[in-house]
Amino acid sequence: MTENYEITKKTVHKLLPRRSPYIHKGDCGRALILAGASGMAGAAVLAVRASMRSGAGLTYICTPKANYQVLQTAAPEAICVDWDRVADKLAGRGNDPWNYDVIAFGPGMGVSASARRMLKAILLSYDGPLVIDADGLNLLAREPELTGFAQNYSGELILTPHVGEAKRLLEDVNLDQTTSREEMAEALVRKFRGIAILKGAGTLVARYSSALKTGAVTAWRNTSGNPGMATGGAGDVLTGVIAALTAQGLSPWDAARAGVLIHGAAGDLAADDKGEYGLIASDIVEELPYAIDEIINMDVTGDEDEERKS
Ligand SMILES: NC(=O)C1=CN([C@@H]2O[C@H](COP(=O)(O)OP(=O)(O)OC[C@H]3O[C@@H](n4cnc5c(N)ncnc54)[C@H](OP(=O)(O)O)[C@@H]3O)[C@@H](O)[C@H]2O)[C@@H](O)CC1
Ligand SMILES: Nc1ncnc2c1ncn2[C@@H]1O[C@H](COP(=O)(O)OP(=O)(O)O)[C@@H](O)[C@H]1O
Repeated sequence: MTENYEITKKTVHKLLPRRSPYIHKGDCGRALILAGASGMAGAAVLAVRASMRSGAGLTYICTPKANYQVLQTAAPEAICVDWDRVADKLAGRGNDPWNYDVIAFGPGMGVSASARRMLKAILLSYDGPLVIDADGLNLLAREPELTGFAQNYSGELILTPHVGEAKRLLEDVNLDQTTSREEMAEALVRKFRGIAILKGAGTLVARYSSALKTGAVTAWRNTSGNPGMATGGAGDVLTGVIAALTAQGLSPWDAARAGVLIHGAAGDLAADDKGEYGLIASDIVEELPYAIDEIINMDVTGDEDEERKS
């Protein structure tokens, strides 16, 4: 049975940490994003810029060398790392001094043999919070071996499918036209045993209610966002937001709920400015700082606690 709650700005106001005056970039976390196969450098740019605009202290991007020039022009604050270095780090070799607080895999990665090898190495060797989006989800859907590794992942898994990706991930589960989004989110949690973010209008964030990962599933419905966000790359932005919040010390569950609300709130600010037709994913990135600022500084004195929906 699924319990339902709503994610509001007030929920997120309570979750976001306030910064100490003495904080430094190392305290704000290191997010590693793997994104952007050939022709998809844009997906990497969007995820990386979203991570930086959501407060990650350092954002690293692992992407083909052919993308470096684009990345270092569009996101000069990000650090490009090559896969060999990351692989050595995961294997406990090499001289990479950075400890990544979170890894996000997938935007524009493609489903090539090398993308598959990378995801396999991460699932088998990393044990921190792992966000899997886009082509990472497509790889899980088409490779039973990777699904098995994901089901047994030793860290916390955050999957971020839209309905199309969710259907691919749940091909072995009986879905039909009457299957609700709640049922789909619940099926994802039961299959992968992690956090499932089922995107779309009223994004659902779901996980098992108890740490034992049995019994009831809890689902929280996002209250922000608008149809203007139905535009290519908007999901890549969400991946960067969630990675940044996790890197900054929110638990994956809190980062998932806060991330979808902030992402939608930034989309709402972008729609206020540009309308829903001409809104593009980069506009959402640009509004992230304002959305976060508004939520941190909102006045919640005297508000009733209205999170529980049913
Ligand atoms: N600038 C860049 O580099 C960008 C790179 N990007 C990257 O490209 C990669 C592949 O992205 P993609 O859009 O080709 O694949 P995907 O989203 O699976 O759609 C395929 C089919 O799935 C369906 N479908 C989609 N959404 C659905 C929904 N909500 N609900 C239900 N069904 C839905 C729909 O099928 P239809 O309904 O049309 O039959 C659609 O035709 C990915 O890695 C991404 O990160 C993009 O982010 C753009 C910017
Ligand atoms: N009608 C809508 N209302 C609210 N949010 C939406 C709507 N359509 C799309 N979104 C949001 O925009 C994002 C789209 O992500 P996704 O489908 O993965 O796009 P892409 O793969 O192009 O990056 C998701 O976060 C989704 O929740």
